Amino acid sequence: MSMIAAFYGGKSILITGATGFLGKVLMEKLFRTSPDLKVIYILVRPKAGQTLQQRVFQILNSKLFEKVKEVCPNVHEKIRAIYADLSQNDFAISKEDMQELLSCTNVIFHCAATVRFDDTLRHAVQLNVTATRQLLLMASQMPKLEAFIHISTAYSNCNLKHIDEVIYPCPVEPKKIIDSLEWLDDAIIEEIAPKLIRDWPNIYTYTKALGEMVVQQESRNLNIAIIRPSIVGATWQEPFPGWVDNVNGPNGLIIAAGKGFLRALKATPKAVADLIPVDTVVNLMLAVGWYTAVHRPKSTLVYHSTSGNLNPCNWHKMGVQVLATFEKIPLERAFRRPHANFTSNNFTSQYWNAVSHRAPAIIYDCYLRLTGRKPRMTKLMNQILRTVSMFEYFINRSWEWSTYNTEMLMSELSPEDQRVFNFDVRQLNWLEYIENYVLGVKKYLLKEDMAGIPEAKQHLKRLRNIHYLFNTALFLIVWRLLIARSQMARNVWFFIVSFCYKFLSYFRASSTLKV
Ligand SMILES: CCCCCCCCCCCCCCCC(=O)SCCNC(=O)CCNC(=O)[C@H](O)C(C)(C)COP(=O)(O)OP(=O)(O)OC[C@H]1O[C@@H](n2cnc3c(N)ncnc32)[C@H](O)[C@@H]1OP(=O)(O)O
Ligand SMILES: NC(=O)C1=CN([C@@H]2O[C@H](COP(=O)(O)OP(=O)(O)OC[C@H]3O[C@@H](n4cnc5c(N)ncnc54)[C@H](OP(=O)(O)O)[C@@H]3O)[C@@H](O)[C@H]2O)C=CC1
Repeated sequence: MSMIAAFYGGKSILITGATGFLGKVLMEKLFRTSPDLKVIYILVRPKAGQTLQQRVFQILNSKLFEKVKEVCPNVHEKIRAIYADLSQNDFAISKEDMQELLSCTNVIFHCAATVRFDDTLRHAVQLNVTATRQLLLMASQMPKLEAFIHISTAYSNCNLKHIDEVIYPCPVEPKKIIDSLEWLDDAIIEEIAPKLIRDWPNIYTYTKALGEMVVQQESRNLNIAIIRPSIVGATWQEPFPGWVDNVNGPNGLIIAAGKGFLRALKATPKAVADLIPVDTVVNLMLAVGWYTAVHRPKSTLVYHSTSGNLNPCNWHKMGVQVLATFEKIPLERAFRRPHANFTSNNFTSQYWNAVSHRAPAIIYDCYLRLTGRKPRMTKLMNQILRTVSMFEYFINRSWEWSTYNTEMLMSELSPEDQRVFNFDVRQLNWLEYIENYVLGVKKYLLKEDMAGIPEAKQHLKRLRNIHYLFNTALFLIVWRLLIARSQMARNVWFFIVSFCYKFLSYFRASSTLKV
């Protein structure tokens, strides 16, 4: 019998960010392994014209939840969506809902955040710092609360090279920043933001570091733990391999590579690609929730959910496997054949951007204009290159994350729990994982039918022929221009032609002699 699964039985669990990538996988696993849990409260806001109920309905009826429905047929009754906007005071939760949350919650998983790298400082602080403080305040009024699990990121201290499982202080106190945002206007905030974030690469990682400090300062006598995942990728094993549902992190770039938009990347091939499957993170979260509630560690423990120091993979290996998978299982209607040049050199990267990205986009837009259609490729290419530039910091560096607490927890689990809540990333086979990941992007994110693979392969063949034709035509044009303008080019041309002629004559003469 799994002790962790039994622990969540009969519990009321509060999840923020349950509609996000991590939150959905967390709910799925909870319902599947502890179908006798009492209720999962989720704090949700209406979005994209959908009510809370419509959002929940959509999640529960997705492929991700197919297995849940078998083991927990009344899952609809066990999920309670509460209207909340985490950027508002008191989260805009009604009095009755708040009362219920305060009196019933046993465990909190705080996943909600803005993960945009370029969010405004005001919004990122509101969500990643102030909302965390507000939730801690709520938690302190929950008499039945047993554990509060805060999800941060392994990159919250990416200004350091070696990162331990401890909370590092930030140069400016979070409280001072929260207070000053109340009276400063937006223009001034954006002006001081670069000075505040100093050597952090973006507002996201900086505000996640502030969020951790808030957890440390406002923990009171709560049982708290912090989990720091690195780059969260598609599912490894559960509920099935390769599930993914947004374009964040590597997902968007995998699509861009598969569609042939992105053919070169400023990345250090040997730098560690610290990906961690989302189901591994979720298993660790549930194990940490159990351990924090049952063993009540004296201080707030930090757990790294990373792969680099236990089972490293680098960007070169990842890139090669992504492309190898696209050879076998291409995406439909690719713009160009998938290809990836990794370079860490600035000049080469600029060159590839001009030749391999911007030029084809401009040529294609000219073609669209000439055929009376609206040009769109340059805009899309600019968007992709902007995203890539934001990721460059992360794909050109390696970090060392210590994992003492994570390994300690692994050793505390019973063999059954180690199996059901497996977060031992040493068992991961990268080549198999990346192949399933790419397949998952095609199936679950792009919703492409596997029956379309022969046609997609045919399309790639056509693209290859167009590529050869284009290159030959370009070569001939350039050469013709050179010959017309330069004596030296003419001399080279005549030398090559006479050399070929002599070679052919010799070849013909020697074959006549043999006869
Ligand atoms: C060959 C092998 C490759 C391997 C390649 C590995 C890469 C390895 C990355 C490491 C990454 C480390 C990450 C640290 C780990 C965390 O802790 S962070 C958690 C992950 N967070 C993120 O990934 C957030 C990053 N994204 C952003 O900050 C914003 O989306 C961006 C990049 C600033 C773009 O902002 P924007 O220009 O305002 O665009 P946005 O409105 O978001 O979207 C515009 C359009 O672009 C699309 N789009 C948005 N993002 C993307 C994207 N990433 N890609 C494509 N399309 C996108 C949207 O779907 C949207 O489409 P439409 O709806 O218009 O059709
Ligand atoms: N993905 C990754 O690679 C990594 C993620 N993390 C951390 O994991 C956690 C989850 O990330 P992930 O699932 O990928 O992110 P997502 O962007 O997929 O999910 C974010 C969640 O937060 C919710 N949210 C955002 N703003 C509000 C708001 N104002 N009110 C209520 N809810 C809000 C979103 O709700 P809605 O659906 O309404 O937008 C969504 O449910 C975050 O804390 C992130 O920092 C850490 C390392 C890596």
